[in-house]
Amino acid sequence: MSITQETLHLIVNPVSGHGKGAEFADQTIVPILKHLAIPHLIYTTTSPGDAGNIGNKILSSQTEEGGTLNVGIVGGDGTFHEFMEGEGVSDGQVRWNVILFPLGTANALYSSLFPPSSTSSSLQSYKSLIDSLPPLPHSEGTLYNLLSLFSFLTKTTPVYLPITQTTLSSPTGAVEQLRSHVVLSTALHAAILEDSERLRESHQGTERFKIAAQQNASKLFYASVTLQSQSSVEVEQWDPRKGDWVLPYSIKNTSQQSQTEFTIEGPFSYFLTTSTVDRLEPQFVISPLTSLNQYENQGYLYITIIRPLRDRFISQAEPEERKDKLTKRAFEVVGQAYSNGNHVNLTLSQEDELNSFELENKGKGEPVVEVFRCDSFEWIPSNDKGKVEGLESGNERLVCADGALHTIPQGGLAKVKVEDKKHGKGFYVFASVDPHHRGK
Ligand SMILES: Nc1ncnc2c1ncn2[C@@H]1O[C@H](COP(=O)(O)OP(=O)(O)OP(=O)(O)O)[C@@H](O)[C@H]1O
Repeated sequence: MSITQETLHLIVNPVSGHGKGAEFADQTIVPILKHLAIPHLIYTTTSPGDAGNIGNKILSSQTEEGGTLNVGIVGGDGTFHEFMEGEGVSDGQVRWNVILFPLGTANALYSSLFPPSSTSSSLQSYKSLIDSLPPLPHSEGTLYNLLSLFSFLTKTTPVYLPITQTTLSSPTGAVEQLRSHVVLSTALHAAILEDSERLRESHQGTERFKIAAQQNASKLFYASVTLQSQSSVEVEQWDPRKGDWVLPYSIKNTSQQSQTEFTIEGPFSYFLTTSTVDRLEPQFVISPLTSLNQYENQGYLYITIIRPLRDRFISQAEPEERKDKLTKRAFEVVGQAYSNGNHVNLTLSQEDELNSFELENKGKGEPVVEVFRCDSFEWIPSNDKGKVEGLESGNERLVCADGALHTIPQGGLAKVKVEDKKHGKGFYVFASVDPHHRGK
């Protein structure tokens, strides 16, 4: 078959998720493409990293220099990540129009673009298209997996996917460049990932994540963070009481701030940033304000922070009680991400005669979770760790980029930014008409 601009290149990972990618491509996707006479080619990944090689191959097959390539990813977030890491795939020469098929495990990007709660209404809007297709296994699960394809078939404008770029530096210069399309984290999130890998052999299933969370929830991570704005976007903080983005208001322990640079002193418990997703799993909405419809600018980094010493439940506790109290609080707060991201609405109690320090929902106090957006920041691990009696410190040099762990060199830092948007080039994904845009 000759390759044209219309050819849909399907990259199929046969082992992701429950290993059903190849079957799904054969039995569900291909019959639809054939029925609609859409030219397509199928590439099956044969090893870790192969999606990137396939991306290169597709790139070198393009007929028009600097054109648009249509690619379908049948797999999970890891498959997309490896595709994106292919030599040349990310360097902005072409525009990739991406159709996602969520055949992975977490499917963070897909479930952010198509929140499971809106499946029925999305399917309703594609009813006439679905009725025109060959007989499919019309279960809601199958149809849910086809929503990005339906978006492509109905010629919906795909949304730009801002990629996060991270540079790890030592005191003498840059040592490692990372690209992530889902998440970049440090502190608790990275520590859980590291420990859960260690526990993989001894503990099956999701049990190891729970154990790793228990092991790290009471740790403090010492660093300072400088939030910056390098392009036209401003550094802003979400105020759940106003339901709006405002100038940063909860950073108090720092000296002079300019409008374009704000320094946040740790210690931190939780620190996670994303430019694309509102959730890491279908129900774990950790960054509910993430919005993808940035028509004007290149996108934001949305940053979710917990600094436990802002919370008097922790800071005023007796040293011997602090560990248990911080663990309890961390689970209480982060657990609210499962309630449609309600953790960002929790506020610290202001006056508390009983000293119970219960959290309130959109109360008068400051939010316990600080949410910022900007276009770049630096995470600078502190060498001179302050000590808080009763609380251990974790490895503040550990960084997680889309699930892979990296270490900032001693004395170094991580510089994180949204990749520059090259006009009309880069990654565009077929999403629902209005993907998560709650945060305006
Ligand atoms: N033929 C293959 N054999 C073994 N591993 C493969 C093969 N093809 C791809 N892989 C590896 O499979 C891994 C898992 O894929 P992926 O991350 O898409 O699925 P997942 O982990 O189930 O889902 P998610 O990332 O959404 O949680 C990839 O990171 C890739 O390295």
